[in-house]
Amino acid sequence: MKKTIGFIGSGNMGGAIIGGLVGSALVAPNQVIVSSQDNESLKALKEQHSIRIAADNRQVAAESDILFLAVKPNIYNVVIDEIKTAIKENVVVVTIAAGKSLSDIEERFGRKVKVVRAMPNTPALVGEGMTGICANEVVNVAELTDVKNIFDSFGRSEMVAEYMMDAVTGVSGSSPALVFMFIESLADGAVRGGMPRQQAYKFAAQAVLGSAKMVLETGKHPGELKDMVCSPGGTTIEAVAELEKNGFRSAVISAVQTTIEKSIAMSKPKEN
Ligand SMILES: NC(=O)C1=CN([C@@H]2O[C@H](COP(=O)(O)OP(=O)(O)OC[C@H]3O[C@@H](n4cnc5c(N)ncnc54)[C@H](O)[C@@H]3O)[C@@H](O)[C@H]2O)C=CC1
Ligand SMILES: O=C(O)[C@@H]1CCC=N1
Repeated sequence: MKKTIGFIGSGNMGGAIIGGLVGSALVAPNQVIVSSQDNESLKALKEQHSIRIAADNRQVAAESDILFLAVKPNIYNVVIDEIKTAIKENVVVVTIAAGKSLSDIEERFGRKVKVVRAMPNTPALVGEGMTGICANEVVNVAELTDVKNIFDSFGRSEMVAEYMMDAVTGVSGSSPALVFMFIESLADGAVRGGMPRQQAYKFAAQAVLGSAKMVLETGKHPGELKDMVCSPGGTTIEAVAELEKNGFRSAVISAVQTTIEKSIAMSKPKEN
């Protein structure tokens, strides 16, 4: 891809996308330009990936063909106000913020800019991201393909209708935090059984990785895969019964529901 890819914001998600993108070799490091308020993270990204650091947000806006807004949702209005007179005529703006709609972004720019709304996740950093994507009607197929290729370069992505973006936030944007809690809990269980902690994280994480791959690669229902582990009268069914007693699935469904509700609440107009 010949385009310049800009990032405003170099935190957890901006940094993960930059790391994944440069690691994929879809673009050369000098095609990536970044600005942020955090000089330490900028310095670290430059050292690690040889990307370019801009003097300010307006320089990134002026040079980018595809411009990622990777700041917190409550900073969006300030940043858009700052850059709206600096962007290229045909720039594709990519918003990754929870609860920011395509129309929120268009309205703040004050004109029908090309906007792609995406909800990625931090596993982008290790090439295993999952991203839901939608776009407004002025983004053409070639532009959308370029943006999708960026997200595909560090994992998988799927086009979704915009109304599904809150559910995407729950099931993949936020869910790595829940999975990390699950891995931590599995490891705590193993530590309780006498295993050294670092070794326990390795066993727990590999079990989760392998289980996820089985879902993706066998196409089997997760319940069927669960049944394959549960020997009659064996160890696993004891753990299944314990989790059911403690409302495990209900707790997870409610947790995802709360992220969806929060994402919807964040979409309500607020001034800042
Ligand atoms: N962290 C995650 O797992 C995910 C985050 N997101 C979205 O990504 C966006 C960023 O989130 P995080 O990376 O987690 O936040 P973060 O707090 O780690 O990073 C925010 C970045 O914005 C920079 N910044 C703050 N004010 C600025 C300004 N005025 N101009 C330029 N840069 C400025 C900060 O220096 C920092 O580099 C949010 O909108 C969030 O909803 C989406 C999916 C997953
Ligand atoms: O917690 C958040 O608001 C962001 C969006 C999805 C993951 N992190």
